[in-house]
Amino acid sequence: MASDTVLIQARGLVKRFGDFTAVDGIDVDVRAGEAFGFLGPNGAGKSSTMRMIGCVSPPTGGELQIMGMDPRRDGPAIRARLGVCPQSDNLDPELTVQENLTTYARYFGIPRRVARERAAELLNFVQLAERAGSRVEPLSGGMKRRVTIARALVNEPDIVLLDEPTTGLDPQARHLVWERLFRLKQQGVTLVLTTHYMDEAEQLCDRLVVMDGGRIVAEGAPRTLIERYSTREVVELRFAADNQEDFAGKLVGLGERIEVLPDRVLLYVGDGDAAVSAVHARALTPASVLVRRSSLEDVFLHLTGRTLVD
Ligand SMILES: Nc1ncnc2c1ncn2[C@@H]1O[C@H](COP(=O)(O)OP(=O)(O)OP(=O)(O)O)[C@@H](O)[C@H]1O
Repeated sequence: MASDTVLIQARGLVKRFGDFTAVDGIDVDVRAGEAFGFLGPNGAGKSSTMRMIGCVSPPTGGELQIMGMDPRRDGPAIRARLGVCPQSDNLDPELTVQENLTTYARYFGIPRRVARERAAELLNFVQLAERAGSRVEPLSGGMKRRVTIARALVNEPDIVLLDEPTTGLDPQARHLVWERLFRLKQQGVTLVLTTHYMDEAEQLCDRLVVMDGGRIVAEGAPRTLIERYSTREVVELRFAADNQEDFAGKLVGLGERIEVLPDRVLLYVGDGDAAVSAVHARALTPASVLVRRSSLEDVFLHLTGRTLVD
């Protein structure tokens, strides 16, 4: 359960690389016990933000406080209380699964016996107990990701940072990782994650920010954002033609908003079935019709004019 205690506070946070501004003055509050998401397309500045929070990349400007400490001054003390799951797995391929955890535990000064016990518990938690003695190298991508998550928990962190925890995994592996993250959240661990999977963000995150071009373009609970920036339902229409734009013109007046994508037209409405009847009443014959609930993808499209999935 989220409390009012703010664990991460950023004000006007900036990250520049030379002349290029990757993070352009963002304000963020992450509260204890919540799952907080940074959402956005590639290059939005999510990883750069995470790396500043993880105290591996110093802010260029603005204020950042983590558990009341300043990353510029208190990096080691902050890192001791963080668990980090970076975008690409950086496990030691030469070591076994268990050794990856126990070796990592040594950086935190955790006694050997405690480290072994904890490694066993955590491998159980990520459902890899039977692979404890295997070398990391032959494991599947999903298994490696779960080992990385287990390793991030070895120091019993107050905050776990996960940069794209499910990117590159097949749907089943993704589901397994996501399900474990739900468990962690239920245990009261504060999760901060980046993703461009809108469905996952919608289910897991208590609150999130949508980033684009280094800025925050919206902030709130997933449902609130959807209610604020979209309609209840969306009708997706595909027309058998190269140019969907021609058809979009014929839909004017049928919805609150129309978005034209290269391969389909989205009609934003309160009642999808009624809108489909109205489309047919105009003697339009789309090749396919899909009625669905609005999602964060629609919020993103509305705010940025672009889809999130490349
Ligand atoms: N070390 C660096 N030097 C120069 N430019 C960088 C560096 N790191 C990131 N950038 C640039 O900053 C921008 C934001 O990158 P960042 O990795 O934070 O985005 P992101 O939202 O995490 O996207 P992705 O999902 O691709 O990681 C990008 O244009 C990237 O090329």
